[in-house]
Amino acid sequence: MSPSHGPSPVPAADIVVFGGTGDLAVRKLLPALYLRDRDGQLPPTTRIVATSRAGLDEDGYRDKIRGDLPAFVRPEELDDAVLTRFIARLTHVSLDIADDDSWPALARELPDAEKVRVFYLAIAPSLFGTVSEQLDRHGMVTPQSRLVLEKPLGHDLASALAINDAVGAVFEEQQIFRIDHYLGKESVQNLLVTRFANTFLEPLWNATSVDHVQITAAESLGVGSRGGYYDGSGALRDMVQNHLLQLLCLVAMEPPTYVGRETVRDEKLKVLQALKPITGTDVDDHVVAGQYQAGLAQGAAVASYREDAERPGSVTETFVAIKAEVQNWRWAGVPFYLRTGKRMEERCSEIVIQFRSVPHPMFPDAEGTSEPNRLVIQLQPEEGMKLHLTAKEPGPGGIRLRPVSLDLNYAQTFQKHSPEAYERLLMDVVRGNPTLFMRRDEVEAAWRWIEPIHERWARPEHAPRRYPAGTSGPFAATTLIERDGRSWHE
Ligand SMILES: NC(=O)C1=CN([C@@H]2O[C@H](COP(=O)(O)OP(=O)(O)OC[C@H]3O[C@@H](n4cnc5c(N)ncnc54)[C@H](OP(=O)(O)O)[C@@H]3O)[C@@H](O)[C@H]2O)C=CC1
Ligand SMILES: O=C1O[C@H](COP(=O)(O)O)[C@@H](O)[C@H](O)[C@H]1O
Repeated sequence: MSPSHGPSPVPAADIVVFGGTGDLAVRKLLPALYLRDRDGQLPPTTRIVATSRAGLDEDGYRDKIRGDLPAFVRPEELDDAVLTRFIARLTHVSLDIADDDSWPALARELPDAEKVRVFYLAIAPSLFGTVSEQLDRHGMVTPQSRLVLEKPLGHDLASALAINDAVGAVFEEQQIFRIDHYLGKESVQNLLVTRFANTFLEPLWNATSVDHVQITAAESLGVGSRGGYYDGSGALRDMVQNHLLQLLCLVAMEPPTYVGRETVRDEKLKVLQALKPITGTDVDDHVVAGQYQAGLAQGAAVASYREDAERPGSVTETFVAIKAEVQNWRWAGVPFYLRTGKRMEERCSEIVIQFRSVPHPMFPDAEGTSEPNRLVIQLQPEEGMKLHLTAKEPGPGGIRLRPVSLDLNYAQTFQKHSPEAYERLLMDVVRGNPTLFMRRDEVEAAWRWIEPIHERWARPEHAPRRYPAGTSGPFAATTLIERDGRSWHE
């Protein structure tokens, strides 16, 4: 496929949301679709068919969403006329995925076989295979159909393979869209633009100039009401296997011939395949697991993970720090430090490219020191980019070296809010553009790398290290990086 020029228009579609009454649909998917409608991106004949076992009729579901949706968009984004137009697109089919008899009602809602069909599975991954089979059995899969799979895609390599086989038996790979919502974040896409639409970074983007890379996704919240899911998952599966490894891939990948649907995914796969396996006792040296204890978060007392999740003896990790290595020419010897955790002192997601120190002190008589340059790509809570430099403090006396930064704040520079990740990703699904979605081989490669860490942690003596809520994680994570003579960017 050759490079295209500008995004293609969004065609009319029937968007079927399995799990249409669930948290994800109500909090993220429907608000994202509403916002796209508000911007005029949904053609008049686009319809949204929600399914769940709740015995709701069309009016009941419309009333529910009319009541729920305003809480999940900004007040200034609410427009009564648009909301009325959007609500009129909705319908609900009561459907028990396991019950063969309830499927014909869904088929009746999809009379136009030529229209784009999106089947969005906002349900547990254990149901993905059954849904695909039933859609096939009831004749709903057309060449214009796309299947969207939410994470987690399984809980290990074997279950991911089984899911991929089951959905792959019905849908072509190009029809399957595996969501990683981090890829829909504006600042993540801007990472690609910064790397590949500018010339100044590429000559420096390698082991000759880069000392190390840090990727952090810290959350101030705990597990909330998701303890049931989270306790079987943990931070390694929930955040590292997908979001953090995807960010690592975007930082480390080679420039593709152009940024296109398969070219980027081909390059990301090569990075995943070049990750040095962390196995056996190396896991103890390269990976730190933590679990939050009761503590103070933003000044308020908060419970421990075990209390939040109602799992008194749980050894599930809510924090992970990893020292990873990409074994290729570009990155040989450059550590990639990854870190994610819940109930950390603040919400902050960022990528830090730490460049090497100057090779020789050029200002022996100066006050202050020359700090190594650092590029910080901020994903959350603010989106932006900072380039840290050393500058001369103005003054007639001797030379004073001072750290300064060149700041780009997206909201201020572009005078507008970035769209939510799901807005972008949902429109890409309808357009049929898979560039920002994970391909089967990527997901499987990521599980292959993660699995030996879980194997090591399966030993009875393994337990995550405790850290008080509202802190930066267990002390061992600090040691992990400090023993290399480096420190976490705070
Ligand atoms: N919530 C989030 O922020 C995120 C969620 N995800 C993933 O998305 C998926 C959904 O999550 P979430 O919305 O939080 O889950 P919820 O439990 O809130 O919702 C699940 C939905 O699935 C429906 N459902 C469950 N079982 C069946 C069935 N047998 N037949 C038909 N419908 C069924 C439920 O309706 P009913 O019970 O009435 O049938 C409900 O609408 C999960 O895999 C989750 O891991 C991924 C990223 C973020
Ligand atoms: O996928 C997930 O991501 C969220 C964090 O997303 P963010 O966009 O707020 O950074 C995390 O809370 C959740 O546990 C995980 O499943």
